[in-house]
Amino acid sequence: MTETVLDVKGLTVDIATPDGVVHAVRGIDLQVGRGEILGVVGESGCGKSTTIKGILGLLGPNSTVGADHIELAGHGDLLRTPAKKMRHVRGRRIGFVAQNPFGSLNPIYSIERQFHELQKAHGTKVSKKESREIALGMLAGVGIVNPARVLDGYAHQLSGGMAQRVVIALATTLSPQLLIADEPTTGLDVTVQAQIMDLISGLVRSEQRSVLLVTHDLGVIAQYADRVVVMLEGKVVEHGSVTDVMVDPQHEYTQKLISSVPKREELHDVIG
Ligand SMILES: Nc1ncnc2c1ncn2[C@@H]1O[C@H](COP(=O)(O)OP(=O)(O)OP(=O)(O)O)[C@@H](O)[C@H]1O
Repeated sequence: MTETVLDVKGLTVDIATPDGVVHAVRGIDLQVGRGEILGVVGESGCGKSTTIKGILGLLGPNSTVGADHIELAGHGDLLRTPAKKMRHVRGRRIGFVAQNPFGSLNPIYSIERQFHELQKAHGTKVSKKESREIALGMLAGVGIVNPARVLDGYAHQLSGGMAQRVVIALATTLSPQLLIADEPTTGLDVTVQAQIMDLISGLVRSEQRSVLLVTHDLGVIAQYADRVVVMLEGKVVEHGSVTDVMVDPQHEYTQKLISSVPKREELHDVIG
């Protein structure tokens, strides 16, 4: 791997519930290198979302996050970063793309205002005019053909795919070195899914950004990720290059995951 952008060592998350403590994440390690996509795969409930929320400092007060470190290159240990500073890390250093784009967009602000508010929140001194110019460029960059019209509109006027493009544009406006994407294509049409993943991988290849991609879809991992981490019950059970893990899975759970893909031969087609 090239230079490490994110190095997570020994991450644990305990969640207090009325029925006792849930050990949602049980000591996981992962690294994301510059210019690569690290896929995190596993079945529902294995702790994927909790892992990334723990990294991003987005868990509620009933959760306890522990780790040896969550080191972000050029910044330091996220675990030891105060909550107020974490707000600046999110957006400026790490862009976050969630599963439901409409949950990320503000329904009552125009799209243009959301770009402007983002700049303001991070203390970037840009006029409304400059912010609009930047936003137009960002929207054009994510393949929106009529950016001015989208900027003047509201989230509810967008299709799911368009909304996710806008979220990706917002998430990358401040040039974060790392993008964390949690099931970014779930709920979108299959053709739109491919367009969104092409867009994300294009950002990685053309701009040397890094992506931590959470998905339950092995097909997406096979096609887009460079390396993969397989999670089961809050732990990493296997990790390696996508080719190695897909072609010669070592852990019984990974073998089961691969054999449950309906069109398994296509996995091998995409990884070559
Ligand atoms: N707020 C919470 N209260 C109680 N338990 C929780 C909470 N959040 C997560 N959990 C539990 O932690 C474990 C991991 O959940 P998590 O959502 O991280 O899994 P996931 O792999 O992202 O699943 P999915 O693919 O369905 O989103 C599960 O057992 C879940 O029930």
